[in-house]
Amino acid sequence: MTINIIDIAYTRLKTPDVAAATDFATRILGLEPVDRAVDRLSFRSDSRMSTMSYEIGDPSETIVGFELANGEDLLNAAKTLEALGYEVCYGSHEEREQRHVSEFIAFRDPSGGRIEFAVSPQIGGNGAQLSRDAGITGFSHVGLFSRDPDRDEHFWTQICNARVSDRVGELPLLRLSQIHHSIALVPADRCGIQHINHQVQSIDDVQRSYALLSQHKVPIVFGPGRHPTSGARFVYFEGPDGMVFEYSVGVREVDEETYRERQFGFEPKSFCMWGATPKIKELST
Ligand SMILES: O=C(O)c1cccc(O)c1O
Ligand SMILES: [Fe+2]
Repeated sequence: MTINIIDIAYTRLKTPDVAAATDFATRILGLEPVDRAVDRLSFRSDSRMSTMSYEIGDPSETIVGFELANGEDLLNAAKTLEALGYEVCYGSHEEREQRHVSEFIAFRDPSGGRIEFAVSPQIGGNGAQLSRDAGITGFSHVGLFSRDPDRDEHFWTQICNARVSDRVGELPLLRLSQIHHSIALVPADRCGIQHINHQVQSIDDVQRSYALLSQHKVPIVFGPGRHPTSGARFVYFEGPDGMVFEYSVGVREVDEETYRERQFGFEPKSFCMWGATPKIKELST
């Protein structure tokens, strides 16, 4: 039975320096801190109570959480994964509280990255109270490192319900809804999160953040530019422990009935139609 993912829900990051990462997530990225603790902190970027978090640990151990519709779908997902030989564990009470979800299961994707499927991410009555005027409207997609994009694409599109929107060389952009993509599979010799995308309200927010990031000497690793694939205008920058963050605006929505996947060449103009060149190893051609 196909695993029906509704949406991407959260990322959980680890860092040796929670204080520095918190400073970045609030003063630079602009997220709202929630559940402040000494060695652990959650953040929100939209109506959901936790869309990102930092805790003390090894930065290579990232987690991406996806939302499933209900407990029955979660149980079926666990059965499907176990039948395929995946090791599945259920989240404890404490872990569920940290994520603000009612239930979740955890397993490793075929490349070895930790993935969670969760039910009922809690919604806060008000939207996120951003820590600065970043214009963020919400957490939107991740890039996942993939040791074998063909194999991993099979997992996300055949075992789960993702659909290919576009491919840049061997890099597929996968959608879970009408939004052009929620997952990008980035060929690399490792696993886990390659980048975290937040949508912003307008191109002014992208430019304003570009200026602020430059003033704070945050490394800009791509852009400002425009993706021909999703149509989004973007800027990418580097956060703590080398994690890449992206702000973008204007990601296209696709019509499920009529949309056909497209193949782009693996070259700079497939990543940016304005002529910017990525300073990101895995996107360099
Ligand atoms: O938005 C996109 O199309 C896109 C393409 C390549 C890589 C990305 O991170 C993207 O967000
Ligand atoms: Fe992206």
